[in-house]
Amino acid sequence: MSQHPTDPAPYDALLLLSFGGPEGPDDVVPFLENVTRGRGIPRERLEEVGEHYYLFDGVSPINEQNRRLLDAIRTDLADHGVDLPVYWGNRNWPPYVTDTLREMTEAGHRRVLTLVTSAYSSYSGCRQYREDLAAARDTLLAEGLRPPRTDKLRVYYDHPGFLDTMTDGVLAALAELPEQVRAEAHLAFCTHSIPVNAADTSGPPTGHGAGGAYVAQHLEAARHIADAVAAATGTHHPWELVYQSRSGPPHIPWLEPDICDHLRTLRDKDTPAVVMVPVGFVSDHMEVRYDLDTEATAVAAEIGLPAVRSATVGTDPRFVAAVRDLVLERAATARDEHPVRCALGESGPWHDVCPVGCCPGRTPRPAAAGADGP
Ligand SMILES: CC1=C(CCC(=O)O)c2cc3nc(cc4[nH]c(cc5[nH]c(cc1n2)c(C)c5CCC(=O)O)c(CCC(=O)O)c4C)C(CCC(=O)O)=C3C
Ligand SMILES: [Fe+2]
Repeated sequence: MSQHPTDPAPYDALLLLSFGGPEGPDDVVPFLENVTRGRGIPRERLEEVGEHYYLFDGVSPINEQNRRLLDAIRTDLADHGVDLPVYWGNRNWPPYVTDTLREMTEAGHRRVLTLVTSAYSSYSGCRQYREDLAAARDTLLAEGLRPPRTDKLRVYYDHPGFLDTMTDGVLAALAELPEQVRAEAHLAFCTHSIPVNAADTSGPPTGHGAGGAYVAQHLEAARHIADAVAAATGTHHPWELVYQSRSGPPHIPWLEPDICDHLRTLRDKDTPAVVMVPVGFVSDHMEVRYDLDTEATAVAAEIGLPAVRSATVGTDPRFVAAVRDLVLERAATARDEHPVRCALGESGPWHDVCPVGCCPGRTPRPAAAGADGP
């Protein structure tokens, strides 16, 4: 897919930066404490989420997914003659990003490109990772080390390697539905709910407004996939963007409708079947395996609505090739070469460097890889 030269310079390493998850029952409480420190999550919500993890013996699927992605990216880069070591670090569980960045510093890396496991603009999916990078750099500086510069790849929800892979997943899911309900099946595009205020301020300050970049990007991805499905099947399936995994205190509004309420609404409208499309996520981690495959699937069964869940991109070779394309594109841009920047949908490729005020958090904190940070 990549038209770019295979030279990753000026970058000398790639960092896969993710959320992290527990590896066993004893890890669950400390993991949840890491995630929610200072974030005002009610105790009942934490106990409930803990139970989701215990259903899976305390093991989140996310770390294994990231190990596989790491392997797949390494193999793909090597197979295409791209000489770039790949590292992995997390926000909330080992390998912690600070330890990984220390290892990268000690290995002599000076300019690192970062791939985060979120495809969209939001505080949780973009700026918070940039804050993690800044905090890691500050820790290393305080240790007397000289950490590398850390840049971040642009949000990639509109890259063809992401959207085409999602589209094929929806086509495969539709094929799993009984033939008599397939043509009228509804597509429920699912993503993580976030506070309405965080959505409204997501993306660059100039684009803030109802739903912000977060909702706009998801709608664009969903519309593109729905259109591509229609082009492939000749059937225009009705669709909607819905939300899941709501957290936080009940008096603070979060994006709605929730997928479980949405399923009931579909049932009331005599919709014959639904495909849940996890467009907001890049792998089958807990929000997909529990919130969709367990909870929402149980609701669908209870109300007698045939439901299937389509695939996430995971380690699909087209997604892994998209990562290579994004890396080589960004390297070429850093060399002032004006490369082709692949993007489907209406907004075109997003910024490489987050502008000042992009996806603000509740408390201002230093963030790397933006116009306002190292
Ligand atoms: C936008 C978004 C993504 C998608 C982008 C991305 O992928 O980064 C995401 C991903 C994830 N969220 C995850 C887990 C959790 N998220 C929580 C809490 C929260 N998420 C939020 C947002 C997001 N979260 C928000 C606004 C909160 C409220 C607290 C706060 O403002 O920070 C909590 C606390 C308990 C709860 O309240 O649910 C947990 C345990 C896991 C790991 C899954 C696994 O273990 O496999 C993953 C990939
Ligand atoms: Fe989350």
